[in-house]
Amino acid sequence: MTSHRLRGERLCVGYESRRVLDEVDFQVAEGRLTILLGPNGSGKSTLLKTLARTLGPQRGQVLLDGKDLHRTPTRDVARKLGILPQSPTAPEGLTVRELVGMGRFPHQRLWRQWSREDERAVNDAMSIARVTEFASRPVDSLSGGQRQRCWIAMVLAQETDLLLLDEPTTFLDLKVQVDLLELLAHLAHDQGRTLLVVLHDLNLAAAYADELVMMRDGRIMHGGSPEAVFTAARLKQVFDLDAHVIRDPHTQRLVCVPAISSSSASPLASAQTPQMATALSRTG
Ligand SMILES: Nc1ncnc2c1ncn2[C@@H]1O[C@H](COP(=O)(O)OP(=O)(O)OP(=O)(O)O)[C@@H](O)[C@H]1O
Repeated sequence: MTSHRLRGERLCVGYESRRVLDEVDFQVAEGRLTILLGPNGSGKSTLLKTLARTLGPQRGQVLLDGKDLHRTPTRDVARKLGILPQSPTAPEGLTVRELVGMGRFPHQRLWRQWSREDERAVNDAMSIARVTEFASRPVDSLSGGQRQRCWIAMVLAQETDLLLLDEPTTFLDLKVQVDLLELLAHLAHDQGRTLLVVLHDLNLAAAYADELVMMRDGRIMHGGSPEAVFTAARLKQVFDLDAHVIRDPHTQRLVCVPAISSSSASPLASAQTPQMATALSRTG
C-alpha cells in the first residue's frame, strides 16, 4: 500500500475574502512523481503553497508525517520538504554558488558552520542541474533558463525526501525540460523521493507522471495514472480543450494533439498532396 507522508485534509484556502480551495482533500503519493495539471487560475499554486506551508489554510489542515505542518518549526519542515515557488527572485548580486548554498540552511546549526557535507551537496546539485560553469556569476546576470536551473539546484542541495515544484520548466528549452523530467523521475523511482510538480505541458506530464492530478475551479477533478486519466473527454472537461489523445507509435505513450480547425491550419500543413505542398511553398 502507498503511504502518505504529506496530505491536506478539507483544505479551505483563499486570499482575503476570496476562497480558492473549498474542502479539498489531497494526498501526495509517496515515492512517486505526481504532476498537477489545470487551467490558469484553477488553484494549483494555491494548493502547492498550502502543502509547502507558505500559505495557511482558513480551515482544514496539512499533515506532514502525521503532524500539523503549519505548527511545525520552519527548520524541521525544510529538512523534509523542499519547494521551488513560481517565478522566484534572487537578491541582487547573489552568486549562483551562494544561491545554491542557501539550500543547505536547514542542515546547519549555530555551532556547526559550513561543512564538507554542505560543500559536496552544493557541488552535486550544481552538477546535476548543469550550472557549475556559472558558479561564480551573479544569478541576475544569467538567462531565464539558466536562472531556473540555479533554483532547481538550490532545491536539490536541500536533499529533502519531499519536493514540491511549481512550474519548474518555465523558460527551459525542450531538451532541458525533458532532461529535468528525466531527473525528477529518477529521484522518484531510483531514490524513493516524493515529488509533486505543477506543469503546463500536457504531453510531458502524461509521459513522465506516475500520477496525474487535474484541477479546475479550485477542485480536484481527476487523479490516477495517465492511462486512467489522460483522455480527450477529461481534457475537454478540465481545460475546455478539443483534442485527440493518441498513442505515440514508438513509445506507446499517450499524446494529446489539439484539434485545429482546417481554416486556421497552415495551407502547407493542410495541402492534400505533395505536389500541392510544393506549389504552395513556391507561391508562399
Ligand atoms: N496573492 C493573491 N491574492 C489574491 N488572489 C490570488 C493570489 N494568488 C492567486 N490568487 C487567485 O487565486 C486563484 C488561483 O490562483 P493560482 O495561482 O493558485 O492558480 P494556478 O492554477 O496556479 O494558475 P496558473 O496556471 O496561472 O499559475 C486565481 O483566481 C488567482 O487570481
